[in-house]
Amino acid sequence: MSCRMFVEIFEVGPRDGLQNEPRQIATEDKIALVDLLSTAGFRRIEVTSFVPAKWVPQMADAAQVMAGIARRAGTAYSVLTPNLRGYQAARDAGADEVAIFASASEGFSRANLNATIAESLERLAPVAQAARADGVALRGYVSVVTDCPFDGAVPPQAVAQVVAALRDMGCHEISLGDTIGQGRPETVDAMLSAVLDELPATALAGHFHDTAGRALQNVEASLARGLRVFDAAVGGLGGCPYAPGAKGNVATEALAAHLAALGYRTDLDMAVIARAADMARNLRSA
Ligand SMILES: CC(=O)SCCNC(=O)CCNC(=O)[C@H](O)C(C)(C)COP(=O)(O)OP(=O)(O)OC[C@H]1O[C@@H](n2cnc3c(N)ncnc32)[C@H](O)[C@@H]1OP(=O)(O)O
Ligand SMILES: CC(=O)CC(=O)O
Repeated sequence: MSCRMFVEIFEVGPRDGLQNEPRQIATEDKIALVDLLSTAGFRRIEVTSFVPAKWVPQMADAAQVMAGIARRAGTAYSVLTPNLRGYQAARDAGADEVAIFASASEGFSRANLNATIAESLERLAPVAQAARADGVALRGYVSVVTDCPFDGAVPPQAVAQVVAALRDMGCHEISLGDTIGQGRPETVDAMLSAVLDELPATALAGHFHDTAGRALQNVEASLARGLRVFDAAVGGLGGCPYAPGAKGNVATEALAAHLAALGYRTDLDMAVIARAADMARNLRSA
């Protein structure tokens, strides 16, 4: 066992990576991608989302994907849930972890969730309550933590307020999303400075899209603040249907290599990751 410090890469490719693909990807291809990723050694994989098909058509087969995957001991299978109906479907599908998501800006909240921030938090409260009652692990996301495609620069304090609300609902971890990939190490650092007043780094994750090519720099800024969990998507897949211009998540293979160069271990099988990245890219271009 290496004595290098461990950093978890939370694989979001099957959900965040694929959700924006215009061509409907076959359910069996999604299952094959998750099954391959399961052999790479991830502690957690975000498989799909239980959202209305009219909002995100690519995720319409969430229940079938969850039913079809071969679960591996040691990997938890996580899904995104926007409301109680989505949570109930996720629970019925046997999700190990559910993620609720809110926005730090009103403009993105309206576009992505059809609600104000306050309304969206009100809608998420019963989801959190149900997850706690059922003993299902609850993750939180805050989107647009530095820049919003509608409202511009996002004040760090606005992010901290939503983080505090999700913490109070019982999220064991909150992932901070640079949804449109416009964050810079300085803006990420300022945002983290405010957020860390509410939650320790051990309960935070970084979620950086690579639109402007700064995702790895933003990961480094977050490592310096103590974060040790980062979301990534094999092949750099991704984008958000409700964030104009948003590109893919930082690529899992690039992040793992970068972390290794910085002296961290991820315990992932890089040969499998390379195959999964190829598979993901082929799904996109097929
Ligand atoms: C940054 C990111 O990448 S975040 C992930 C990407 N973005 C998303 O997934 C979008 C998430 N947003 C949403 O899911 C939606 O905005 C919601 C559900 C939160 C709110 O949308 P609204 O249209 O206001 O919800 P509303 O409750 O009116 O339901 C709309 C329809 O969806 C159905 N519906 C609601 N929730 C769900 C669900 N979880 N699963 C399936 N269908 C659902 C309703 O029955 C209704 O159906 P109808 O039109 O046939 O009557
Ligand atoms: C929910 C997410 O996918 C996070 C983000 O990019 O805002």
